[in-house]
Amino acid sequence: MPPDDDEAEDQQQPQPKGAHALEGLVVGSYCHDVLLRGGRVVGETLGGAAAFVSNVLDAASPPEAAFCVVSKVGVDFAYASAPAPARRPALLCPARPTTSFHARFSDAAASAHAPDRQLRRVHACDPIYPDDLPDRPFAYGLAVGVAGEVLPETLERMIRLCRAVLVDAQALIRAFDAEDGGVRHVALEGTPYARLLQRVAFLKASSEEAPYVGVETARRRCCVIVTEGRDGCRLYWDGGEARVAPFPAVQVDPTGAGDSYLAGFAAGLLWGLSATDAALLGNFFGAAAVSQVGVPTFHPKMLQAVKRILEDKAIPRSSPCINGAFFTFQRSIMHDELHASLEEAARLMHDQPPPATENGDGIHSAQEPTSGC
Ligand SMILES: Nc1ncnc2c1ncn2[C@@H]1O[C@H](COP(=O)(O)OP(=O)(O)OP(=O)(O)O)[C@@H](O)[C@H]1O
Ligand SMILES: O[C@H]1[C@H](O)[C@@H](O)[C@H](O)[C@@H](O)[C@H]1O
Repeated sequence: MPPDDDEAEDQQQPQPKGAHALEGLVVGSYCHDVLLRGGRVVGETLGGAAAFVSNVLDAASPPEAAFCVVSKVGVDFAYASAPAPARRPALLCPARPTTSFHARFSDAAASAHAPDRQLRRVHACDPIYPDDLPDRPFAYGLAVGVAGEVLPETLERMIRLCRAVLVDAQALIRAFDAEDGGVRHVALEGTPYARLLQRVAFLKASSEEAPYVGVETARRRCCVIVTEGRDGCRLYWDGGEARVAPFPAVQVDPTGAGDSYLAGFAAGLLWGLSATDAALLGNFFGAAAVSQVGVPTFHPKMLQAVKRILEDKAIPRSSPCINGAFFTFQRSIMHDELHASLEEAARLMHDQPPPATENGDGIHSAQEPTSGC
């Protein structure tokens, strides 16, 4: 879609030369997630944004859009032998354990915006340093740390390497209790990341994180997306905002909804959708994530249907949405139709049992991960 001079919502992005047309750089670690309910372990799953994001980018990106993951794990990493989404190798840190979280769920029914779990970081692998990133340009970057591993200088390097950077606020505003690893949030404005916001394209926060991001200030620097659980999401940019409707889901595990949302959203941009239309794809994959424990498996028929819809609805990908200078934020005239078609596709998820995989159903035997991207 050509940039429209009259639209205040369009925004300039840095443009390193020579980036592969649609190659992405995902920065954030894999982790081990232990799910607890009533003091009992009810699941041990592959986690970390690297896993959830890879899963959705693999599933939903246009065929020509490659991506590379920079993630760190210890020798104890339990999923190295698993198929996608852990098949992208991580950098091995022999001296550190793999990052791990305990997620404690309450039995009480949570409201759409209430915290649905208490998170504790049990182990933390090494941070990801600027030198860990490949020294080449990328069309887009996703800064998706879960345990403080994306350092300010690493985000700055991503901004230099990538034409457009999308950031998950959880990578920037999490603080960890020195004694028990309990996760709390700090105000973004007081962090070294704040000065980088104006060079970021999209910042995604959950409704729990939004007060710490300061939406009204942040939206003047970049487009802010607030995800609202089963209520879908809202986009705020300088001069406009939009609400994007959710997709129905029976939630069994909320873990990874935000990661899956962000990857779906990025895939939507790659297909040439406006930000508000791309948010539909975010909501779609967020809903899919909460419907399964751990990293979700997508039914091939559902994915085929989604790709067909995107091929049909997306504008030609030579458009400068993610790989050029401008983003278009407004919903398109086919927004409601796109929602209806995706809702139809979502039903195929339940058409027949999804194929068996090793994902998300327990910790697998440890194998040594290899080098990075
Ligand atoms: N129960 C649900 N029903 C339908 N869609 C959901 C549900 N929960 C989440 N989603 C989708 O996933 C998106 C992200 O969810 P949410 O706002 O809970 O993120 P989050 O708190 O960052 O998730 P997490 O930290 O667990 O990864 C929502 O915007 C919505 O599109
Ligand atoms: O695996 C999950 C997931 O990546 C979530 O997005 C993050 O909030 C959790 O910390 C992590 O344990």
